[in-house]
Amino acid sequence: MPVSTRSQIKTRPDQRDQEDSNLSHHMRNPHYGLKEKMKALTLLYEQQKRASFSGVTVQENRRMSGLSSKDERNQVFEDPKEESKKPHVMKENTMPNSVVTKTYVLPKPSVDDVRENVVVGGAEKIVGFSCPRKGSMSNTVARKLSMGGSVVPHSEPRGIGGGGLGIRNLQELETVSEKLGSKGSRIFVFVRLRPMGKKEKDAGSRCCVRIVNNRDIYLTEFANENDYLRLKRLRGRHFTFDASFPDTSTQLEVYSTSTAELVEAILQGRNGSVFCYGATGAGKTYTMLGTLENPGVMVLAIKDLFNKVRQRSYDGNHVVHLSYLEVYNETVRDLLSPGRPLVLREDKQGIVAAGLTQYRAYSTDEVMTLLQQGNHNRTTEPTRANETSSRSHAILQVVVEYRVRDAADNIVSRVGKLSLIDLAGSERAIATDQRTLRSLEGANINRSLLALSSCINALVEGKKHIPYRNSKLTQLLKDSLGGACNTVMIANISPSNLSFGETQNTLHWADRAKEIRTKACDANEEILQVPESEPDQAKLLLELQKENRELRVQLAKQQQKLLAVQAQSLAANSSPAPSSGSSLLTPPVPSCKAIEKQKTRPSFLTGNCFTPESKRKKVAEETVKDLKQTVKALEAEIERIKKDHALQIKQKDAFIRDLSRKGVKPADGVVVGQGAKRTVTRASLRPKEAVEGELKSPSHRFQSPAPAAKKRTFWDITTANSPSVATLNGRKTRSHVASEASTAPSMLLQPGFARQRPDSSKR
Ligand SMILES: Nc1ncnc2c1ncn2[C@@H]1O[C@H](COP(=O)(O)OP(=O)(O)OP(=O)(O)O)[C@@H](O)[C@H]1O
Repeated sequence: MPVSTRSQIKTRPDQRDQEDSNLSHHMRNPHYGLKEKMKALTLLYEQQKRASFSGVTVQENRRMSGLSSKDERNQVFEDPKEESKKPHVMKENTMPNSVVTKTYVLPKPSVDDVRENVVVGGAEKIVGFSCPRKGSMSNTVARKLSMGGSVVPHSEPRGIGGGGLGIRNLQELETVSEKLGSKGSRIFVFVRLRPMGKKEKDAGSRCCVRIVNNRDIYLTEFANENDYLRLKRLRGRHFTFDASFPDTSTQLEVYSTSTAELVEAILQGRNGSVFCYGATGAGKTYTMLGTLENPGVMVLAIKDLFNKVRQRSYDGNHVVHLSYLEVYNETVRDLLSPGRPLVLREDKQGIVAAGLTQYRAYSTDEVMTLLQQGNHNRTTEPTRANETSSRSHAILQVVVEYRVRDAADNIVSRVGKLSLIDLAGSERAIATDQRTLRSLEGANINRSLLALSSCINALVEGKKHIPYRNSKLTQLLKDSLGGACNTVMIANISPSNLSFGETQNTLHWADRAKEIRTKACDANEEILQVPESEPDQAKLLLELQKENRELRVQLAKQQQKLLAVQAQSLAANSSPAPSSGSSLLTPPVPSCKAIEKQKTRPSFLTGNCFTPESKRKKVAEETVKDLKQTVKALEAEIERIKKDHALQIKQKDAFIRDLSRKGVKPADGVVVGQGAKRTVTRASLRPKEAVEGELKSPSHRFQSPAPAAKKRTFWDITTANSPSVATLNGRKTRSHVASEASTAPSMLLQPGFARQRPDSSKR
């Protein structure tokens, strides 16, 4: 990534005059500075002595961090005892091997000076913890503190009305909240330097960052003394931000300077975002979450929010909702109820994660529990650079809704949304790990951060198309970067020269982010008018009654439909199973009567909204099973009948052959043997009704032939006046028609006679 950015700063003329006079004074008296220094040191020594007895009051500390007494009540401060234990020594960011390395002891400043957050010493202006008066830093000091790099005079801070959110004086602080969101704004950028880590110290690393005025940052590159080529190219770099926090700054100072105003704005219905950006191990998670002893911005913001809500809303008109998600390997996951990845959708409110759990929170403790639970679910892994490296971007979102009736009895609704974002660290693969999963995570982290930098570039350059869609992270940050939102970026950096590249990169992007202009952040306020006049109320009442009636009619219709469905399912369920012989011949079709009966009978399902699908399925399965059984039984019956018939035919054939051999004359109408001219088929011997009946219905078809015709005996066949023959003669059968010509009834009008086919073919 290109590295540039040296802020273009001009020295003000009045400043220049003052510096010139200082310079001339110094030139006249060479011991002037030394004497003044001695004086100041003596004074400071006494001050320190006094301070060590009395301790520094919490009030002073708070005032120094720019909080009003009103805010103090709302804030959750660290233990005052702990505060008082801290030495009243301002150690400026020490720089081994740098031109100047100093430790200043702060004199007890006058109240006015504390209010201005500037401590003015004698010859040298000794800068207190907080930001200095605008343009108060002299060039002399700047020159002395510069680290061999080019002399960069103090710059006029950019931002709303020429100032950022960095605390300069209380008056400014008071107006910041008014400024927030009034017109189009910009992203406010803060930088936090973390203390040197043990590992870094052990590795012999040197501090390459110096913070001046709590706003200017000087970055030095170190090189081997023998590396002449490199030494030539070494340059100091300078950046200016809204505020810069040295390694000694507390969590509370960071919170009150960067985020407290945003929390206030949320309660007024404005949106706000705070995100930490930086290399891996630079202190992002520490700043956002912190530890149990030193809670970070997220925790302090929630505590502060609930305190403020409690103070303002005695009637419980504030509703706080909370959600917590992470973007891990380009998937969005709910940290409060982990499950399947969430899908991002864009709607009227902006980008939302569909299905994200929104918890209604009633107290700080509850939120803390949720936050702990969420962090437990967050993906962290040890890497070479950081023992507990966050492998995902985490976003905590707090929505505060306020509803109240105003003087005119209208309902006023205000909704503010605060997003607190802990980004995963930008990293080099070698800095973390080269194992597959870690490097894949690293690649995804870098991809999303690259997408973020592309968006920053596009926004700064005022391009029409901003590539938010390049990653899930930028989609989620769309509102924060380019929407109507008060946005704060906290860039975290390491002091170690071993991380020089990462630090330079972070500062470069932080510097660029300062130039992003956000849309005007107006309060999300809605006023719902309630009709006051009586006629209006009467009209409303009538409308509601009408609507009520219509709904009742709809309900009745739905209930009727429901009853019908229930009755059908019950009828299907209770149809009898075909087990007996009679049922074998009757298919299990539910009768209409049964259905009617079911309808009138009170159903056990009444009151339920639906008949279970599984039940209907079960009934249908049972019916199919019964039918299959019926079919099987019928097939068996058919087989049996076939066998009977075949046996009878065999017997009769044998009998006829016997008779013909013995020379017995057959019955009338049928000529046996040589004289036989006509053939009568077996089918033609069946009575006509029986044949028709066979086709009438399946039940007839499968009826046993036994009851239809009495089983014939030998005598039935042989005797001409046998009842069966008579019956046959009395009817007009096909065989009968065929035998009309013959005078005598044939004995061959018997089933099975078709077997004589070979003879008949001779006709
Ligand atoms: N201001 C600070 N004061 C004291 N310790 C700090 C500070 N900032 C960071 N640390 C310590 O430095 C270590 C790394 O910090 P942290 O885990 O916050 O880094 P990170 O930027 O979140 O890294 P990653 O991106 O890998 O998650 C931690 O042990 C943390 O306690």
